[in-house]
Amino acid sequence: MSSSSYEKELAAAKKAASLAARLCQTVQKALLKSDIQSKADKSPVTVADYGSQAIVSLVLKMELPSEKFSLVAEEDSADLQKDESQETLKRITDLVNDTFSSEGTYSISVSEEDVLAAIDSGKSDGGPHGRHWVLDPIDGTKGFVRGDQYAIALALLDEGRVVLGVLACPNLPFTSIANLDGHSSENQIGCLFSAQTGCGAYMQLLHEPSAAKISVCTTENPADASFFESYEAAHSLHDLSSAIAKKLGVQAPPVRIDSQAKYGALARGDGAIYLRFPHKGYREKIWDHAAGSIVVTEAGGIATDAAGNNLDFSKGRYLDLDTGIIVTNKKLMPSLLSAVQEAIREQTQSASHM
Ligand SMILES: Nc1ncnc2c1ncn2[C@@H]1O[C@H](COP(=O)(O)O)[C@@H](O)[C@H]1OP(=O)(O)O
Ligand SMILES: [Mg+2]
Ligand SMILES: [Mg+2]
Ligand SMILES: [Mg+2]
Repeated sequence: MSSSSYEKELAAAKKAASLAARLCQTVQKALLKSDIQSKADKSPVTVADYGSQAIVSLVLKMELPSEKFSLVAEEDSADLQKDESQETLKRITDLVNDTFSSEGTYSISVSEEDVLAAIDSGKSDGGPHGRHWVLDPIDGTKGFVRGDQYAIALALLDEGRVVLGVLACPNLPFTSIANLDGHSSENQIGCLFSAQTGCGAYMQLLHEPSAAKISVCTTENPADASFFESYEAAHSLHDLSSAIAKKLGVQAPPVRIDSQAKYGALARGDGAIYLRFPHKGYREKIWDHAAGSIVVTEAGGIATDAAGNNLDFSKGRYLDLDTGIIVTNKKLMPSLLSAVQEAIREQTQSASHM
């Protein structure tokens, strides 16, 4: 395996995610109720989701002009094309231009049409062949709106495998959040995680150049382990996680934070386990796990579904998986997997006896 083959792409991804993070930080600071639109699925979509997606798409194209560009991204411009969205589109375009000019690397000015086109270049279906960028422009929208954790998550698939990933987490403290529920009095806030296949995982302060290698917590003893889960109970079954933690012998209460910041925090050892069990019928999307999973695996961890299968990013926009996603270090995985399967069996049995 050539370890330097994605160097250029990784550098471009870090630039793109950092610049998108600037835009998101600007918006989160100024967040007003009127920034939230309702999408068909009722999830709040802000000007920042669109702005972030446009910036990442524009930066990747400028940085890698000779590469064929395919992007699988969460948002599309359908709602923005509507008459009532004129004002929103203008605000997004201004935000994108203000972000470019305040950062200073690119002296460009984009039009509303450029913004729509940049957003809609994210309509690729991905799949097992060729290279595809995978983007969640704001992961953890609920956290973003609340003023809590969120991430800009960008990864590259090559022949169906994740080969690099970047997670910008603008509100994540630079030092451990173990036992802090995502908050801290620390004044250094904002992390950029990055990983390239075969080369390890790194973290740096967002907007600062020097990166340090990170690794997962290697405890084998569940009593010393703490676990992450969604802040939102609607996103993951908290009861099931607590049953699993109890079976394993985990003592600490769950650390609940939004977004793929959980993968970043786990990759640097703030906690040892991440449990995610969406409600029945929810289908996981590749942009919600691609970047996070390579950051964790390059830091020495593993991410699988509840049956122990590796996550397969080659099937298109969705992940096709059994029941849930579990992430931990290699030593804890076997006992975690048994606890997960036992807890799921018991839950199914008790449901069938009701
Ligand atoms: N009902 C749901 N169940 C599970 N995940 C969801 C649900 N609705 C949205 N999500 C997505 O889950 C991810 C965040 O979950 P969490 O913060 O709990 O880890 C986000 O990608 C969010 O989308 P989005 O990117 O639009 O925020
Ligand atoms: Mg969303
Ligand atoms: Mg998401
Ligand atoms: Mg999102």
